Amino acid sequence: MATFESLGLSEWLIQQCKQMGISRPTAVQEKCIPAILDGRDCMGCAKTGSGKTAAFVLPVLQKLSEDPYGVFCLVLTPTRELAYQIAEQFRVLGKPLGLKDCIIVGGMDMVTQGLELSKKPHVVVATPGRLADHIRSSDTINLNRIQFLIMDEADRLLEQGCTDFTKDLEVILSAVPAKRQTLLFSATLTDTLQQLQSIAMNRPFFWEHKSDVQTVEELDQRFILTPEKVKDAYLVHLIQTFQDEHDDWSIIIFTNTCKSCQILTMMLREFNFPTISLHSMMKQRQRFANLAKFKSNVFKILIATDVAARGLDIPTVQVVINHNTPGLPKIYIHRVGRTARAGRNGVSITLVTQYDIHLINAIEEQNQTKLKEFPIEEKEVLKILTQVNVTRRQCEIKLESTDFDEKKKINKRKQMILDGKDPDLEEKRKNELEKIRGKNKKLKGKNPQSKKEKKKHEKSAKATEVGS
Ligand SMILES: Nc1ncnc2c1ncn2[C@@H]1O[C@H](COP(=O)(O)OP(=O)(O)OP(=O)(O)O)[C@@H](O)[C@H]1O
Repeated sequence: MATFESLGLSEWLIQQCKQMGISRPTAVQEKCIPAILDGRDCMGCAKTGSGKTAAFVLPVLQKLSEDPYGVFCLVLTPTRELAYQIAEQFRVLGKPLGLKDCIIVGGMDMVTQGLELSKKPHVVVATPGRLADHIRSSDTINLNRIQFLIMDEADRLLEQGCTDFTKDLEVILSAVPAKRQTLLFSATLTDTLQQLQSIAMNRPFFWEHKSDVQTVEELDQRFILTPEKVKDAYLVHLIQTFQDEHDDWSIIIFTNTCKSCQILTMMLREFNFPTISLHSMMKQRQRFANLAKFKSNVFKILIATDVAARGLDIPTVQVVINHNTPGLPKIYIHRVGRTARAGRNGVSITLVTQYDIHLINAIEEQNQTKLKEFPIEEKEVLKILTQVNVTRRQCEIKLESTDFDEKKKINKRKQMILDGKDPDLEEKRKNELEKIRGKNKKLKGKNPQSKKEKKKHEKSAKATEVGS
């Protein structure tokens, strides 16, 4: 069995690890640390909670201790909370070095960040959007001597999801030197492997935890089949059950939109559950404050959008509930990976409605695991159904009376301006498109034979022709 010593790490780093309760390397650390110390680019794909962060932090700190100068390492990560978490690992493990780090994320003061950057920190941890803004707007930022470029959750950074980082990444990649070590890590790298290889061009060392199942063994994966209208009653009943039976457990509930996150938080609070939320429409300071309150167990229930799905490491989380079935197996893997970390046990429960069967099938297929049904006393759920639905409706009305939707519109307009689009023009285009769609629908109504039906008709006509 490997030790940190046998991987080539210095004694001071081994001592730092010990202080953090890390005594033996995990598999991803065992394989990737020597390659990184050897100067190679590295791509590491290992399950959630398997210690990927230390797999890059430790060798970078070792190299930094040998030759410290200027901005040495740049870490990119998709979310602001994750940036703080990674910076903290660098700070704790790098304490004997007097490590200077700097966190560059959106939602925080840009001038202060600019000042910090000009002080040449050893490590910069950033989300791509804000770092690209700094590079575009200032010529004092000098990243042209960095030794390490690290992309944590690398596949997410390259995906063109709801937040598209590709333009910002172009700006950043043109500001860093071509001669560097590039390290890419995630629990789900394989979809984006080719794109990643074009970033880590220096004969990358690739290590993947070989396993058909992408989730960890310690995770008990469950589902509850529920009609859409009864879903919230199931949720309330589930939380009540966990609170009654395990009052020290922390729970993360994932939902698909900021609005749903807000409504569920209001609703669960009406039932006196200690609930707090995390989503992208909140002010950044509030996001950090809420996460801190959840981490320190002041609040036991966190309701979040997928902004919390990746990377967050909160050991006390015993349960993950998917209030909506994730649309992609990959998102499911990251969400449920917020529990059962570093060898601990955990439970995930996905609420599956009549509309989600195909999604859950896809998750089971990709992950080569059958989810088991979570036993629940339906009678108990039906007892609270009316009360839950009325409470939810009251919360919806309350939220409608605030400026939540208005804020959403304003945020959308702001984002369009940042993307170089004219919000009024975009609105006009959208309206015109909707008009055209409406007209098409009307036409379809007049001509009931759909394209699909037409094709089917043509096919069967051909078949009769051949047969005859
Ligand atoms: N060698 C080790 N032994 C025991 N615990 C470890 C070891 N290395 C890291 N850990 C701990 O394991 C936990 C999970 O590590 P980390 O957050 O790096 O996981 P990850 O692989 O990046 O997960 P994710 O894919 O969800 O981001 C952390 O609390 C970390 O301190």
